[in-house]
Amino acid sequence: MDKIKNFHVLDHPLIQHKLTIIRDENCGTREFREVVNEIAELMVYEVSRDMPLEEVEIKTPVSKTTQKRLAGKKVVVAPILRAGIGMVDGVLELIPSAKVGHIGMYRDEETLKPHEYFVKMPDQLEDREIIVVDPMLATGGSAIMAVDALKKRGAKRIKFVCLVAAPEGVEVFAKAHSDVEIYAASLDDCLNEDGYIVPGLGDAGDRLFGTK
Ligand SMILES: O=P(O)(O)OC[C@H]1O[C@H](OP(=O)(O)OP(=O)(O)O)[C@H](O)[C@@H]1O
Ligand SMILES: O=c1cc[nH]c(=O)[nH]1
Ligand SMILES: [Mg+2]
Repeated sequence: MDKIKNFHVLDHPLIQHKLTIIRDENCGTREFREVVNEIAELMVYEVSRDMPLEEVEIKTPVSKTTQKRLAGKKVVVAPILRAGIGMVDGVLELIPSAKVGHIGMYRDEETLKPHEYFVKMPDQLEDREIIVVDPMLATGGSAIMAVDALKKRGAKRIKFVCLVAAPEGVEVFAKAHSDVEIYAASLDDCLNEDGYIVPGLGDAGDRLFGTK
């Protein structure tokens, strides 16, 4: 895949190590949930590098001073249901004051086309930094539709964080929303004939919630 300006792979050794744990088909639901959140936490450390700060007056034991703190209430973490929910606690671990908005979407198993079934976001989206989370970026259809839904509601600053991305999905998503920075823990090989990422980690939603 040619270099895409708004696509970034976060391949810190800890992230690679943890991704290997959840890729293993023998990783059970409990460990899968735990490690998905741990990876999300490690990723958000990097993704929040340019998050907005605000000035605050405080007093140290020595003197008054003006210092900076994260404008945390401006941040929204927006999971794409269901699987995105698995990453929310990891993000909130580092940005506890972030708001949470939900985007309900499922992919038709036959056509692979996404369907929106629920959107509930905080108000004043135009002033907020939105981090959309979903472990899987496969054909890119769900990610594109999720960002469409956010922009329709006024969102201007959006980042997308996933664990595993397929080149096919990255290309169409990055082109459809060139203003959205996309972060993945891994760029995998391809999609198979059923639309699953190879080698991937299987169906993230089912593995998180034990539904298969
Ligand atoms: O890039 P795409 O081809 O659109 O596929 C990726 C989407 O598929 C999965 O969700 P799924 O539809 O399985 O819903 P679930 O999270 O409820 O299991 C995954 O969590 C993404 O949202
Ligand atoms: O590999 C894939 C593709 C879409 N959704 C998943 O959960 N896994
Ligand atoms: Mg699923």
